[in-house]
Amino acid sequence: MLDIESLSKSFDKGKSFALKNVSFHLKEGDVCALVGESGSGKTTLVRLIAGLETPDAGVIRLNGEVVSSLNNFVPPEKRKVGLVFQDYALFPHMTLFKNVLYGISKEKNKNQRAQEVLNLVGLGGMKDRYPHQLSGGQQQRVALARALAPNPALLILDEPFSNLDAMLRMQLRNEIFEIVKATGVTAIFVTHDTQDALAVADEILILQRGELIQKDEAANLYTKPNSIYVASLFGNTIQLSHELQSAFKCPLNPECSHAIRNENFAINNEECEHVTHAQVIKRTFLGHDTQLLLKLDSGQKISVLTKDRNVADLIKIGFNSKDVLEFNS
Ligand SMILES: Nc1ncnc2c1ncn2[C@@H]1O[C@H](COP(=O)(O)OP(=O)(O)OP(=O)(O)O)[C@@H](O)[C@H]1O
Repeated sequence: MLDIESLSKSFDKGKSFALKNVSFHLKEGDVCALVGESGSGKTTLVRLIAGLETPDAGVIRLNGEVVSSLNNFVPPEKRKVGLVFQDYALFPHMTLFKNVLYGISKEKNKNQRAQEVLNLVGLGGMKDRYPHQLSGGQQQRVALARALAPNPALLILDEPFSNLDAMLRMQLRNEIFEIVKATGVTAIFVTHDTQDALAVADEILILQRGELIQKDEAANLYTKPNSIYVASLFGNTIQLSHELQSAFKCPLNPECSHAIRNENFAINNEECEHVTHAQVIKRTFLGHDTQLLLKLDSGQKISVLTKDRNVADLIKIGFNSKDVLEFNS
């Protein structure tokens, strides 16, 4: 459905690359999330796919047709790519109905289609309202309806939840995910929030400094991250330096680097394979968890999370070999 081949983009004539040699494939109906820290190239990649930028190298194919390459460029309005941005981008002086109608004004059944997509996002009864009469979450659903109205081949949602508070965000991401899945449209969610990514995507693509460093199913990214960077995106992770390996009497392959997830440390569990004594030097209550800053017998400090609020000052802390993550770099 979407094929990206060796795509590169520089904004400074090749001195640095916003996107470097990125290749991947999405099948019809795939819902993927594009994750990476600020400046990693997420927006550049989706703008290239939508035709809002031209690449310096590489090819983009949509349903088999080359839409961007050094020799071909299909303009954005001919690509059948629907866009939803974080700031909704609705026309303030138009009703919801007219906002949705705008992108399909040349279609035969435009009124019926506009009503249909507004119904789909649960706002059919509010079609005569203006954007300022809606909440942020409702405005984002109108933006989604408008993007879906022309039946796009690909839907791109760029940080669609970032203007919303935490409760609304969770509710809206579930609603939007269900709408996207119900329509069967192939979709890319851009987000820097890994919780959003895990909640909405079948597959997650991780960008770092313009390079695609891992593409995998959400569960695999969590259990088999290919770098410490990816591991730490999906939860608190402690790097097992050589000093920590000696503290826990757990010598590991010196050619590789290693880490362990916070939740895989166990407190006062005699059955752990690698254990050391530690002193709790600070407790931070985080609601669901308590964060403990520990000073190990060997002198190093590590911080772990526990659900137990009554941990003594002197504890044993340990982990099992099976939970150690190993990376080739
Ligand atoms: N129009 C532009 N002109 C110059 N540099 C740009 C332009 N657009 C992006 N860049 C640069 O390209 C790199 C990637 O930016 P991009 O916006 O794609 O990252 P991002 O992952 O979407 O970041 P954020 O999460 O902050 O939006 C950054 O170094 C950015 O400064």
